[in-house]
Amino acid sequence: MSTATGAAASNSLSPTTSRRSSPSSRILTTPRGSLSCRLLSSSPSQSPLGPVSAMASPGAAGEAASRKKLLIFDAEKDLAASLAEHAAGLSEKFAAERSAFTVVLSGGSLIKALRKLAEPPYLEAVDWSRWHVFWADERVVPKDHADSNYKLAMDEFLSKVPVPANQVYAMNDALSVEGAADDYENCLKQLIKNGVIAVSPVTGFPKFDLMLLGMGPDGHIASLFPGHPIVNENQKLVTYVKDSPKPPPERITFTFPVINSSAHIALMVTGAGKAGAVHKALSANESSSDLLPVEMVEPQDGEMTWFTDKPAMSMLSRI
Ligand SMILES: O=C(O)[C@H](O)[C@@H](O)[C@H](O)[C@H](O)COP(=O)(O)O
Repeated sequence: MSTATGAAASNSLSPTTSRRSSPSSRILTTPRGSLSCRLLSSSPSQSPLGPVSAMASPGAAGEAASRKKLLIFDAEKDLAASLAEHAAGLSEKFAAERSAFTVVLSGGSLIKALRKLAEPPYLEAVDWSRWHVFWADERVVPKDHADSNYKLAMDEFLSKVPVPANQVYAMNDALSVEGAADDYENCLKQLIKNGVIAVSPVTGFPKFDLMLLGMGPDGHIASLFPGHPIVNENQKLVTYVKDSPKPPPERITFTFPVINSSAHIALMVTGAGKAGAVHKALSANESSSDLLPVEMVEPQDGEMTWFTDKPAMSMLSRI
């Protein structure tokens, strides 16, 4: 994996890695393939950078496992450090490859977990001028409203890093929910034409470089809630709900074809409140007829990493 700094790169794969007490690593079999799984100690001397990089190498688990990885952290600060390294490495890779790095944010605790990107060494090392920032979902409220995902991200992250203001693509909060979804979809289409957003040759949908998602206790991701018909939307890029089970009720959201066309999906799931949904998503005695939204996250042209903790994994006996 590319990294933002030379120091981080040499740390991640240097012989010092093998001197650490080695985190356990295994393959989990899930209803829809395998997951590379690694338990990461929160010991201060044990950076998660090494294990994350090591997992980037294809192994005996084959293609399914190389597309999905599961990281389990003891401490939130280690998860945040690993998430920052992951994002910074991808930023460097995509800025070099295509002169742009398209990053999709969500709401919730994910935003706080991004805080280390606004600290040294990333604050200086990341080429923020290449970042283009989007939202996987947004509550249809004014941008300065306490419920706004834009406000959360601005207050906690974006105001602390020098992403150019005209490369932060917020929902138009002057429109109705239908209008805001159409407007955001048109914004994406324009940026595809400009070459800022890539297109997946596999799916024909926009291919964001990094899709950062959280998950609710009910297994929802973005504003795609269990049992809601929009989880089956397969034409539009952006759709809306007016009856979200979690307030506020009006939201716009990326659709599954967009989410699943991402080059990299980072799914952050922490806390005991998520254990039931995680168990359903990752345990093997599963029927495919009533999938939770989180189970419908299936990268078609990229890879996915779960950033989790032990409480979230606590109902899985085989970890
Ligand atoms: O729009 C929303 O209601 C939230 O953004 C929501 O989708 C959130 O991302 C998840 O519930 C995970 O949140 P936590 O990580 O804070 O639990």
